Amino acid sequence: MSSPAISLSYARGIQGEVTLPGSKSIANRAFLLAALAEGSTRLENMLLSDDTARMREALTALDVSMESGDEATQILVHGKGGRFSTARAVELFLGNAGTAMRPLAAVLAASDGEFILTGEPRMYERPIGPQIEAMRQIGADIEYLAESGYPPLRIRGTSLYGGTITLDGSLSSQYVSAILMVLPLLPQDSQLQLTGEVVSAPYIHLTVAMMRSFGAQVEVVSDREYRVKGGQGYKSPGVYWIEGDASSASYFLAAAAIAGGPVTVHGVGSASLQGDKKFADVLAKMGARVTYAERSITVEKGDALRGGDFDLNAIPDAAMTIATTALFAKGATRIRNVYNWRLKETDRLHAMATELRKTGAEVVEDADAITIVPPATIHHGTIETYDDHRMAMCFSLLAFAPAGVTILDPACCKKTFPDYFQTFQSLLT
Ligand SMILES: O=C(O)C1=C[C@@H](OP(=O)(O)O)[C@@H](O)[C@H](O)C1
Ligand SMILES: C=C(OP(=O)(O)O)C(=O)O
Repeated sequence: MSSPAISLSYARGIQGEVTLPGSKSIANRAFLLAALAEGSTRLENMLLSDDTARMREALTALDVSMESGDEATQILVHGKGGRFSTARAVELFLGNAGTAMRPLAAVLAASDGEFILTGEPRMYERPIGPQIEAMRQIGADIEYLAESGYPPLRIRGTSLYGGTITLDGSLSSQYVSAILMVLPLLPQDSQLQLTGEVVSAPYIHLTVAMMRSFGAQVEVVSDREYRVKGGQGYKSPGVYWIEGDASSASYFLAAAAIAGGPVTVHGVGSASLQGDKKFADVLAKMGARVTYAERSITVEKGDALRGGDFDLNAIPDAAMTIATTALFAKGATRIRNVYNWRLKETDRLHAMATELRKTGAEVVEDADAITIVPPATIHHGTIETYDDHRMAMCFSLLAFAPAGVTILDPACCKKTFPDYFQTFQSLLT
């Protein structure tokens, strides 16, 4: 069922400070690595959202014990000290969380038991074939329960042998991250070789950094070759702090660039592991004034915003925010090399083009790119969100257009940021 629409009327400015909710990407990796580790880990600044709830429920069903601390965002995870093991078949519903489906498919293939991985209908349209093909090279027993190459999956856990794995990294970096995370659990050494143009590369670097924080060594031979020793397992770091979500930061930073600011986001900065911190560099190229500190970023309006031609393959999530920011810039903006937008919560290239046109913008949708020519005056639009949190959050920037905006089903942002609209509206002036 969809939530009531929200209408944002014209706001002249935005100003203030935002403490960001935890990063979805880091939170779900931290949950999984803590669950596999030897010892207990206190996760701090945990994101409480749909995607992390799906991972937490799955781990609980796998007999991982967890307790919330004094604050709901503190969770103590008692690690299993190795692979999961269940006597009965376990069915796990993973919603539309790519960061749960892909890593769990990898780790469960090396666990002991039988597992059925299900999700929302859209999850069954998001490919996982390249990951499964790669895992079959080392002995994984994984069956597609509906269409070949897509979830739902039946996994019969077994001892994977390690060795050389070849993986096509051109559709999703999540396949690479998922396979990397299972390798320290295998008895033998492994070598992962990537083929195709590797997309969303910073998420792979994030995975490697987090594996190291949980005590596993990974040798990065090149951007296409990784070596991992077998039999290492993971060790708890004791406490692990989850950075603020850099993709969630993008909406506030773009708003400041459009409407004045200054806005400071706390929880992400120059020291962050997340690639999406570089979103602010794109805003700077468009004319905004950006200041980085180690754990915060401040943006304010600089020169009038101007469009540009950007390859945003490395930051596909924050890239969506550039598409709506482009409506406020002078000249055209082209966002390139984002083919895999089509494989996410919705076909984002098509959804974005369709909804941007409602504002009067001239939009060209290519196979892997979008070009946006802003209208002289941005029209009011009633924006469909396609059950895609980022569609809802991106289009909130139209609060700075004189006619405002109406956003349908805004609650879909609970996938990663349940109180986004309250936070956003509290900063408007
Ligand atoms: O590994 C991750 O945490 C993610 C990787 C990216 O996906 P792709 O690698 O499929 O682009 C990103 O879009 C997603 O939101 C989170
Ligand atoms: C692509 C996204 O999600 P997922 O982790 O499900 O791939 C996203 O959050 O923009």
